[in-house]
Amino acid sequence: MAIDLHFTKGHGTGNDFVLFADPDGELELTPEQISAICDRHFGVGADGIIRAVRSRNLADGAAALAEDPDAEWFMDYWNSDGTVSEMCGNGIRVYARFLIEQGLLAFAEGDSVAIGTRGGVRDLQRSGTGFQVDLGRWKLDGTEPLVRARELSVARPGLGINVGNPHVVVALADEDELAGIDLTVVPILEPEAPEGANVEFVLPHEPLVHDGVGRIRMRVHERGSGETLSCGTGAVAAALAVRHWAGVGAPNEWRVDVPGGRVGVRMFPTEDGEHVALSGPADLVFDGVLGLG
Ligand SMILES: N[C@@H](CCC[C@H](N)C(=O)O)C(=O)O
Repeated sequence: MAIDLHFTKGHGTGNDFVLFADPDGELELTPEQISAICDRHFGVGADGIIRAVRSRNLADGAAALAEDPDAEWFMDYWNSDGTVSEMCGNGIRVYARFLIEQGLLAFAEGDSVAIGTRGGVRDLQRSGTGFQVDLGRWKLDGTEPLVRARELSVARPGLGINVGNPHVVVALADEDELAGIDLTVVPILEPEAPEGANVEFVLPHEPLVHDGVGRIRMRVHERGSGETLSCGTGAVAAALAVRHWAGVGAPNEWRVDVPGGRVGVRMFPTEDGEHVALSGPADLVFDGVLGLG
């Protein structure tokens, strides 16, 4: 049966998504439809797709509601190759903006809103013109794979970090390396990450810390999407890795510059251990209708 898919295109620092509302969970796209919609030549073009579905109407939503009964909405996130991910840091801010615009979520200044994801329930707050999301507890995943990327002279040690989804962070030596790596080709990890990984290549600003804020630049190759202009969870992993390498006295506030703009990262203590939060813009660009055969 042919259907019309009413969608909105949005982005967070250039990490772009096709979003659509399916509150009752009636429209599950196939991986083939997802990659066709995300195709930049033959489709709308996007790094991923986000379906807005009520947690109670999705199998994966049960765990979210068990964790927090207030998590009415679930972010059903798909990479552009049709694979799912547990979490998307830029996507969840754009998702909040989309729910508000659609009249599906009331979100007053000062409110905290719980959103279900496959990586757990995440709390959002408004922050300036954008949003801040608490990504919860993070962890070093215990891996330090060697990373090879095209145009990077030698393999470099990476640091595995999980912030709901898996990342490997690699430190670069200089501007030429940052500009020169070819991320049209998937970086090779040795040993391979069993679930795959998003790989961030980072370079500190000079000086690293200014006015108590750590400052880094980053490019990323995303699992399931290729090189993107930004990755929110990747920025968080990169800031955590650089703080880890910098050692005692390194700051808990970070500014991460990505090809598509700038996001903020903040680490803070809570009763259940250290949490990490991401802040940044969320923009909706246009609406459209797609005929799905
Ligand atoms: N761009 C996202 C991350 C999207 C998911 C990622 N590609 C994965 O497979 O884990 C972000 O902003 O965090």
